[in-house]
Amino acid sequence: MSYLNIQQISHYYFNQNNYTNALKDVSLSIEKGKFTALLGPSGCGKTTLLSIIAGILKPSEGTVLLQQQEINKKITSIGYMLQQDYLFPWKTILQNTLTGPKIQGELTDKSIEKAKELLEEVGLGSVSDASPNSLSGGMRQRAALARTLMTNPSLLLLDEPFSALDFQTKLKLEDFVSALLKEYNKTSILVTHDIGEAVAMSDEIYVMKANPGQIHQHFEVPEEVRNLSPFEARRHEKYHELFDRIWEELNQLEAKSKNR
Ligand SMILES: Nc1ncnc2c1ncn2[C@@H]1O[C@H](COP(=O)(O)OP(=O)(O)OP(=O)(O)O)[C@@H](O)[C@H]1O
Repeated sequence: MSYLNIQQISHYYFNQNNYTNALKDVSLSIEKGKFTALLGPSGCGKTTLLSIIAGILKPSEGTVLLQQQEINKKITSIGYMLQQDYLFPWKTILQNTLTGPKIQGELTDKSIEKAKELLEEVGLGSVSDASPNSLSGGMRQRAALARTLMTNPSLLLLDEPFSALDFQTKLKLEDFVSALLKEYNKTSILVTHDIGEAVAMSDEIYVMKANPGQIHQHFEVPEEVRNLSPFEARRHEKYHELFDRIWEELNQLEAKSKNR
């Protein structure tokens, strides 16, 4: 059995007399330490699937097993990195990083030491007493990552964490996050619309299609690309080959949905 098993997930939203089949028979397995991207057009159910994996939303059908245990709201070993950093503006960067231990009543000298170490690691050691409002978007996202890693999550869910950043900051942060998650051997799922980001950062990619949301295709990223940093990967010939194949798939999906 894999580290994360998503088994036959279907989900329906009911609104008054309407219903939407947001996901239909979605099954996939993810191995420990892998970086997996979910890529697809708007409305294909990426966020719904991520919410189900997080245990925030109960699926209409199917199960999600993390380390062979069914996911539920009480599982605290899932970390998030979102488009918005949700840092508390009235707290310092160090205090923000300590949010998890504080909520869990575990604010000790040891946890403070660990938070300081993590802030050093994400390059924010010198601004640990600063307010989030005085930092750039990229720095704020690094602080959000330190806060997430502080809880030592078994699984990291990344919901378009780079999409609000300017292009240069986004490329730098992709490299940074990728190296850090490899170092910590984290299992991560990235939701994105960006083919380049998915190919450059991931070990494998699931392309989804909409109406209803389903897994359309699975791609393994070639080893030559996986062994490079995301920035370097973008220069590799095999990166461009895979980018073009996925681009074609998404265009065909779009054409089919328009002809319906
Ligand atoms: N709370 C809700 N109530 C009713 N329908 C919903 C709800 N949330 C999502 N949907 C519908 O379910 C489908 C999947 O939505 P979802 O947000 O999961 O897709 P997505 O791939 O994440 O889209 P995007 O890339 O635009 O964020 C869409 O048709 C959407 O309109």
